[in-house]
Amino acid sequence: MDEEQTISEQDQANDQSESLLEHAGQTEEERLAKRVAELRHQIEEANYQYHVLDNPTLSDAEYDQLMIELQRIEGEHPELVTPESPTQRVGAGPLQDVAQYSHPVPMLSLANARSEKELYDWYKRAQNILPNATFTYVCELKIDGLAMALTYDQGRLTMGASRGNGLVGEDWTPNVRTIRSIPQKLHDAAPIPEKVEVRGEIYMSTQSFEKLNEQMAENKLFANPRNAAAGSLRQKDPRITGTRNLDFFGYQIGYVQGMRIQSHWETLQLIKEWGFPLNPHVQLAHTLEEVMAFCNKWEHERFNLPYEIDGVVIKINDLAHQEELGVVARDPRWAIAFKYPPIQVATRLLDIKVNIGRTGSVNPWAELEPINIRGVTVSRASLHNEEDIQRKDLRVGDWVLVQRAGEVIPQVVKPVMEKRTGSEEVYHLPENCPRCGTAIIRIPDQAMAYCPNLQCPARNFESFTHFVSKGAMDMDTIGEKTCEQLMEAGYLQSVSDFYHLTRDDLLELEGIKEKSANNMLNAIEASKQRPLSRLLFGLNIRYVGEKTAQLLADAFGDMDTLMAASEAQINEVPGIGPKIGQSVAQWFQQEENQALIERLRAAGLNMREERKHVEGPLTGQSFLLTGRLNTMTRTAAEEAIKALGGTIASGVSKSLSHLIAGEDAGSKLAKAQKAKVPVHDEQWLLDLLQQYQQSEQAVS
Ligand SMILES: NC(=O)c1ccc[n+]([C@@H]2O[C@H](COP(=O)([O-])OP(=O)(O)OC[C@H]3O[C@@H](n4cnc5c(N)ncnc54)[C@H](O)[C@@H]3O)[C@@H](O)[C@H]2O)c1
Ligand SMILES: [Zn+2]
Repeated sequence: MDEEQTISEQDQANDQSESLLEHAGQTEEERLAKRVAELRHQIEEANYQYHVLDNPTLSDAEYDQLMIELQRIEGEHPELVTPESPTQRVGAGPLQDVAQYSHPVPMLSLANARSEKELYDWYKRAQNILPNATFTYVCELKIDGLAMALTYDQGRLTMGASRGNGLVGEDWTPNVRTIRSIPQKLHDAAPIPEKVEVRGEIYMSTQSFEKLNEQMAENKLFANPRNAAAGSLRQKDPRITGTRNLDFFGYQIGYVQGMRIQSHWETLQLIKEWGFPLNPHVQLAHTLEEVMAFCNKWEHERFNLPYEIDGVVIKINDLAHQEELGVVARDPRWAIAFKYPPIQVATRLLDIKVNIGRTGSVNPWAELEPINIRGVTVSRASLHNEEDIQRKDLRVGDWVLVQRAGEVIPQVVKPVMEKRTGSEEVYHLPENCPRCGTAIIRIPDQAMAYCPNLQCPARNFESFTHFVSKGAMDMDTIGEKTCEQLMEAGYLQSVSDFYHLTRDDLLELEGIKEKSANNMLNAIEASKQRPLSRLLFGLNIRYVGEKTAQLLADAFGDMDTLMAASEAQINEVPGIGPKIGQSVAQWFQQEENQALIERLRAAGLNMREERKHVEGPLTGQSFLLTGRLNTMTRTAAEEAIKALGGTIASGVSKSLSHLIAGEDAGSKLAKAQKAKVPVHDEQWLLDLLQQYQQSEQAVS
């Protein structure tokens, strides 16, 4: 893996997760509301990276910690819960460009238990709701892959959809058809229903995962088999999916027409008889002790499995019980995931080194005595920043505990104090950039250190490869090697230099022929059309990840408006915290950066964002405002409607959903009355907006 890049990204994400809230003068409520907003932003960004881009920037343990904190605060302050909170929703929305599929029955997530006590608490809650019920349980391995809903009409596969945000997923039918263990036609060992949706997990075996990573480019490695499975399924070209050795286990029926099923156990037998692979290690349990024994057994035996599991799923067997227990937020009450702790192994911390990230961040990493953790040899680990090293009291020469929580990038947890001899050395970050020699700077209140030299070769290399990467300007034919060659040849000092490269410049580079030179020039040309959000993401502005770039582009619409915005205006954008706002405003204040934008503009780059349609409670409804409003401007009213998913019509037509008539409304009102369009007054609109905005206001 391109560890340098991944580590620097991880640091950024981590850096964002620091509490920004130690401002004096805030009330406790303000502080909490702010923290909640911040946690949601971080979790959503992580969800997007993980579920949409298949490229996690946090470790699962870090992610889970953010989620647990948010759940805890919301649990203690139910008034802060909103329907949009990630605690109420599954995963992330669907990938753009891919057909969406609305799930007839939502695809839920699972609540977690991390100890015997939490498992018992889950049982207690269910028993309290159904005091007279005697439960039996089905125990299943929790395969680490991605959930799929497969629809069969008259026994034939007609739809394969991913979970997405639980309500809307992505239609991957052609790709799903390439997976050999998924039947195109149901076997008739059991009666074939008119229509049925079978759910299960698409996964990649550990062996296929390792083979795949051997073939992948250094910077395109998959973090774990789950990401590899998701990334392999979600390919534009289904033939690529077909080469990836994906596999499937069925474990649920979403819905079925014309058939009665009594228990989950019966479901599993049906799934098997219809020809789906059923995981052989399912077990029926009659007591919680039996459930616990199953969990304990697999905590150790899981390493002998040919695929990765991250826990056990326990489901209450009787479907009538399931129905009565129902769903809370995004989790069914009748099921729970018992999650295993990450695996920790001790090894020696040989040295601490640093690399320079794309925004100049100085990222320390641990050089470890190579050790095998679950079949993967580990010799490096991320260390985030100097403060983190000191807080954990890690010293060079220490024995340390290293953990892999499903990711390839391991973490150093803590030193093994009992093994300390006294010869270990306390670590300090170097005073100067190891690559360009510039004095490293620290920004007060920030844990991170930076090489401030905008010409630092290490920093430049990272920033160039980032600029051309898929999520940014997407010049897919220009890779790391070409960036390196271009830098060496002196052609690349700034990202704007990409736009002045000529065919002759490229042909000078070793190994580049006419055809690849043309491909590169085409990719550079095509990149000029990318929307503002991608350009902002590509510019290497500290703390501006993909999601933040999107928020900025959506809020300001074009580069000039963003550049003219004050720090306070940037801070007002929902989802953007003060630290990000400050970083963005400062970036645009720097003359070098203003000059860069002008060079990019002169090269013909697009600097606008087409406003995308927002999904919300008013989606599908069109509004037209006429006359004078008393409590707000028309623009503000229109923005509020759009923010809730509604659209603003340009004139009266039969398809208009609502006309809002203010004072002295004229011809439009008459026209609307004639076309029998519903007409409302300002108060009606205010009530409507207020009804949907209330939950938002609780946090802002
Ligand atoms: N590292 C990150 O940045 C990041 C971001 C988002 C999520 N995550 C990880 O993902 C987890 C949350 O993801 P989630 O919402 O998919 O929940 P989950 O993965 O904990 O549980 C739900 C999923 O389990 C799967 N599953 C496997 N076997 C199953 C079985 N037998 N029966 C039913 N379901 C089965 C299904 O795909 C289902 O959707 C977090 O705990 C975190 O570890 C990490
Ligand atoms: Zn430097």
